Amino acid sequence: MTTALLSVEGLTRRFGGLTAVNAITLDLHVGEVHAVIGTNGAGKSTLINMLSGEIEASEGRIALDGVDITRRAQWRRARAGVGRSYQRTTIFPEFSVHENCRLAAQAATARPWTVWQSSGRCAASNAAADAALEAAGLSNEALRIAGTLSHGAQRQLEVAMCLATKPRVLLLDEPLAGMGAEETDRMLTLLARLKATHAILLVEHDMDAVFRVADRITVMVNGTVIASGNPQEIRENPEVRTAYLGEDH
Ligand SMILES: Nc1ncnc2c1ncn2[C@@H]1O[C@H](COP(=O)(O)OP(=O)(O)OP(=O)(O)O)[C@@H](O)[C@H]1O
Repeated sequence: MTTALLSVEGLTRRFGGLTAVNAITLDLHVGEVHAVIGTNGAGKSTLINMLSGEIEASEGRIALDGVDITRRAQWRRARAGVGRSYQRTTIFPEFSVHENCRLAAQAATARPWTVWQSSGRCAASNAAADAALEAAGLSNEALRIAGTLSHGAQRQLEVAMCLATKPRVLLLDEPLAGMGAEETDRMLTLLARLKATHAILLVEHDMDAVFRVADRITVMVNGTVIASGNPQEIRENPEVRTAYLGEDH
């Protein structure tokens, strides 16, 4: 087993009297898709928001490459290699596919814009956008206006925008939401390819897809992890079957 790239220990988040995430411990490794599943309100988005730095943890520790990043601001984590996508599409629909990626790349650099240089000529951001589109399989759509892409391709573009920031960790919040079978297949192929060079956390409701693509699955119920293991172990876990998969075993 490789050393974990992102390591989470006892991570907890309280909202007033509600413990949305309760002492979660998990590791993300390059080469693995680690899916987090759970019913609505289980705490999956809160977990991702703490990892990306959008909200603060109440307790616990997050380490990237062994370095404690628990109290680091979101932009500093992003620069250190923690990238994320959102449940809702966050693209600029009136800009081209390439422009969306270039803007994402620029936002992640130390000096996104300089007053004397057109941002469009920022060579590094253009190169990052090209590479991200290539990795996400969208090179042929580079000049298309983003809002005219199919829903599935827009979700692919979001992953590309995330890749343009050159992350090592990908935190993906329901990237398959609203997708048809063909679009889902395409996204799963993409994730399977990206995991060779990234550590991926996948929050997803589509169970068929999760069991197809995940190397490890963590199951949350009411903020707490009730099981973690490979897909086979999770499928056979009686507590998971009762609490989550809806079977009375
Ligand atoms: N900002 C907030 N203030 C108060 N409570 C919150 C806040 N954000 C989330 N919660 C609560 O924390 C719990 C976990 O919510 P969260 O959105 O993380 O669940 P989830 O597993 O992502 O759900 P879903 O699958 O529906 O997206 C829920 O009870 C939710 O109402």
